[in-house]
Amino acid sequence: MSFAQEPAYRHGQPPLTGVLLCNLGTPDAPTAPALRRYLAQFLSDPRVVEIPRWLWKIILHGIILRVRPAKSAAKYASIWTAEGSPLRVWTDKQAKLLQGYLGERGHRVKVAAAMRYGQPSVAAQLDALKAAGATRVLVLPLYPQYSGTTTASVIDAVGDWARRVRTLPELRFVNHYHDHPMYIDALARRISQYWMDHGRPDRLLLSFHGVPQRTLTLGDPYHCECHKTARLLADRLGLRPDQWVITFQSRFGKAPWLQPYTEPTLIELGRSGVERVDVACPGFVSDCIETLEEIAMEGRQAFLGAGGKDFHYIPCLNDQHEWIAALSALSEQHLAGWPTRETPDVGALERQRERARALGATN
Ligand SMILES: C=CC1=C(C)c2cc3[nH]c(cc4nc(cc5[nH]c(cc1n2)c(C)c5CCC(=O)O)C(CCC(=O)O)=C4C)c(C)c3C=C
Ligand SMILES: [Fe+2]
Ligand SMILES: [Fe+2]
Repeated sequence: MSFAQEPAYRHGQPPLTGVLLCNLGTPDAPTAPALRRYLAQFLSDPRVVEIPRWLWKIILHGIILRVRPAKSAAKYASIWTAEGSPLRVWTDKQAKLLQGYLGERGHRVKVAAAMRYGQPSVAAQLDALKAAGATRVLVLPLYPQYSGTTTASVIDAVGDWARRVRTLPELRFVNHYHDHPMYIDALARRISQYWMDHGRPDRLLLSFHGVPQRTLTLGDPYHCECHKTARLLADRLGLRPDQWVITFQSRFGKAPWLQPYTEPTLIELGRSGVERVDVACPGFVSDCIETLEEIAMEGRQAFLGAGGKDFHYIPCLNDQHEWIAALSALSEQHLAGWPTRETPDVGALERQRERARALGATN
């Protein structure tokens, strides 16, 4: 080993800590071949589709990967930007901002953005953090609500990488932050700000990504965490129960998913004479195909087509200051105990000494 790879605190600095922000992933281009590659990786993950492998291989390769890529590519084309897929653009921006926020607070960290499926992969970004000298890594999935289908799958990807690495960094994982006060505050501010500019709706619909109903009975906490986020957010906004509703979107396949479903609810609201609906998606921290196409385009059509008069989609947290501050605070809480600052908190040591004395310690 060269001396250059030794911990930097030999030279008076604490070790470099990596922070890996990880989101779901996205295709490299809005084309059928790129979608086929992305969906093949995504939908082959046994965390995502939990049916016998032999049967799923037949369905996936025999039907889904023949039909879905072209259809999904057309949807992606409708939201693609000059800089690329919105999910990737926002995630990269969040990583850059978080680097600045943590740096400002005196932390010696390197923040990287990874995609669970597609590029840049979790393995490539962990290799890059290690090559940069990180001896500790905090893995922060960009899913506030824990689900085996998403959060646990990120942890699997880190485990797959770890299996082929000799000298591992120390690893920590953030499981969830669905009720973190700064996350809830950031959401509340996003929505109340929107209402200051555009007026208020008759109903606020909070749409979360769905998962199969079966995962709930198998013990996945996702459904409960979505409900807790929604309840805390509605409380924070001062809404009465009849002013908001929670729904689940993006059903995939024929099995029942978490209910109520988003689109049928929008249709029901339109038919029942509700004039204005605003939709926010608190489980998505970055705008992506699920929010920009499925909600802001398809959801709008469904509501207006059913007789609704006014539909507003409230954007995700994206690069909002309060959200990046929440990510920074959350990282700091999980980095606690790992020296990541140049200056130790001498005041805290003194306070501990006083406490020890008060408890009867003799020195
Ligand atoms: C926010 C949390 C998410 C959960 C939980 C989740 C579960 C889940 N998703 C699928 C199938 C698909 N999801 C797709 C896109 C997609 N999903 C999430 C997040 C969660 N998924 C995001 C952020 C995105 C957007 C990606 C982007 O590029 O913008 C897609 C691909 C799009 C399409 O072809 O419709 C599929 C397919 C399952 C099966 C599942 C749980 C079992
Ligand atoms: Fe999904
Ligand atoms: Fe979808």
